[in-house]
Amino acid sequence: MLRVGLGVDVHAFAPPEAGRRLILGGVDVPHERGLAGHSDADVLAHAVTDALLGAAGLEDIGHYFPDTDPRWKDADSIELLREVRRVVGEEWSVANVDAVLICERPKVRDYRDEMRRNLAGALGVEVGQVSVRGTTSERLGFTGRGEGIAAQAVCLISKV
Ligand SMILES: Nc1ccn([C@@H]2O[C@H](COP(=O)(O)O)[C@@H](O)[C@H]2O)c(=O)n1
Ligand SMILES: C[C@@]1(CO)OP(=O)(O)OP(=O)(O)OC[C@H]1O
Repeated sequence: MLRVGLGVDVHAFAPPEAGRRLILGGVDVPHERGLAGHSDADVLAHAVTDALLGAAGLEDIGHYFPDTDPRWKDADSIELLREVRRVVGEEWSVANVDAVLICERPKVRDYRDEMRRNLAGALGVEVGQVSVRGTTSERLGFTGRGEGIAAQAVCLISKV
């Protein structure tokens, strides 16, 4: 049996004085502002996590890691993805993940391969099974105005 899941996440940029780092797919991307969030605000890891949970027909990321729980304050979202992969169980294998980051800046192309490695490591799959790319929204909307970053991901799983 095959199942597909879709994950979508959005995080606003924090003001520069907040001193947040910009973490995308587990990569510390050099940028003047990081994203606001209870965790490390890794919008890409969150979208992939929800895509996997959706594919497995489980609850959403906020169910497993509530943003009211101090345990997840500044949490490493790649580790949360690793935990969700464990929850999904070995009866499912991950066929592939495809994910998109939507922002004008930073350009993510130089960091894509490291993001893919981090996501693949957490999922226990080969790097070739994970794709990541960036796109702008042609300066339209909140991403176009540089107010935040959006991410979307799909994940295909199959019953072992
Ligand atoms: N945050 C981003 C946005 C874009 N890219 C790269 O630029 C290409 C063109 O983007 P358009 O939105 O103008 O189509 C895109 O295909 C990416 O290679 C990026 O790396 N990071
Ligand atoms: C992982 C969590 C934990 O608080 O991260 P947040 O930074 O709150 O990010 P969000 O995508 O709003 O919700 C997911 C949360 O479960």
